[in-house]
Amino acid sequence: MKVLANDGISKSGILALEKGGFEVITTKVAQEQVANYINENNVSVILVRSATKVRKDIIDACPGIKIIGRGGVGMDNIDVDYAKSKGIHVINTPASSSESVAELVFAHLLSGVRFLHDSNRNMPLEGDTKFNDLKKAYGNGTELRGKTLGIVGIGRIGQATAKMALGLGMKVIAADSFIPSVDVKVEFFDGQSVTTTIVPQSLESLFKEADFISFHVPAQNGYILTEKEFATMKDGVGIVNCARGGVINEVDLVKALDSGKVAFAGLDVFENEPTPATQLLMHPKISLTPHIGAATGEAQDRIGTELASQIISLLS
Ligand SMILES: O=C(O)[C@H](O)COP(=O)(O)O
Repeated sequence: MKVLANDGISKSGILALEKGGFEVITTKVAQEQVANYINENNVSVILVRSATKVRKDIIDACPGIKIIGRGGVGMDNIDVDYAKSKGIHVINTPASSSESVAELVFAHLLSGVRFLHDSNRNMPLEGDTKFNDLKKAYGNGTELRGKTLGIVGIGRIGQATAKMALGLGMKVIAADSFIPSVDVKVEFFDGQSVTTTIVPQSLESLFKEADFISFHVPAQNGYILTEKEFATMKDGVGIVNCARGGVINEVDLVKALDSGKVAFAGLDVFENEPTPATQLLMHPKISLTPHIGAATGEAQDRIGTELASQIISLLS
């Protein structure tokens, strides 16, 4: 049987699938050609990340598809319920990338509080002539230790983020509509561990109390963060979004950054992917990454092998 991994798959995933008797195709087929390609090549399994959309049109056009696999967490690019109604298995790998996303959150937070993103833009341009001016401009950093991190969505990725925050000596608060309480265990190399219970509170109180806010929620139908919510936050709050574009109203975010209400933002995801708004890309207070939360060798290895084992157990 043939597997089309249209947004790529790790070498370990390919090897595991081949060992299970599958042929893996890693050709990148253009979105509008996917259905034809699947039919012409008798593909049984289509694997995607966030780039390729598997909507009703492809599902209807490809009766030979047995599994749609998402290498990662968010299924917003797949018509999951419709596929299931047609008897197609829809799988993903919800646990594989939590640590990688959480680490990226801290890359943005640390960049934000010490201006790394802006310093990296300006040092190559002016670092030789204006070193001391730049030293002054970036010389009023903030420590994360002792500050309050508000985590919106305390599922797997939220918990991995909480663990790292606790390890850094931060206070962690959370808001979550579904999870009443979580025990977050921070384990150290010497075998010791500390468990902290986090009881989610209202979003409104989180916005008021947090020094930094990080989002870990699925794709939303409306914004969670607009002008109205920014107004309730502490002055100088830092915002990180490594979840989904559309969680934050980007126009309101830029206004809040320009007014100083928000000190910095770290964005991995955008309302318009793959063409984020220019005012975000050019903003000196925004640390930017191009949707790479899960893009580490370790996470992609786990994702590939997990997809392979699910496919083998479903189709063998
Ligand atoms: O939902 C996810 O798993 C992340 O957004 C990662 O997306 P990617 O696989 O396109 O990197």
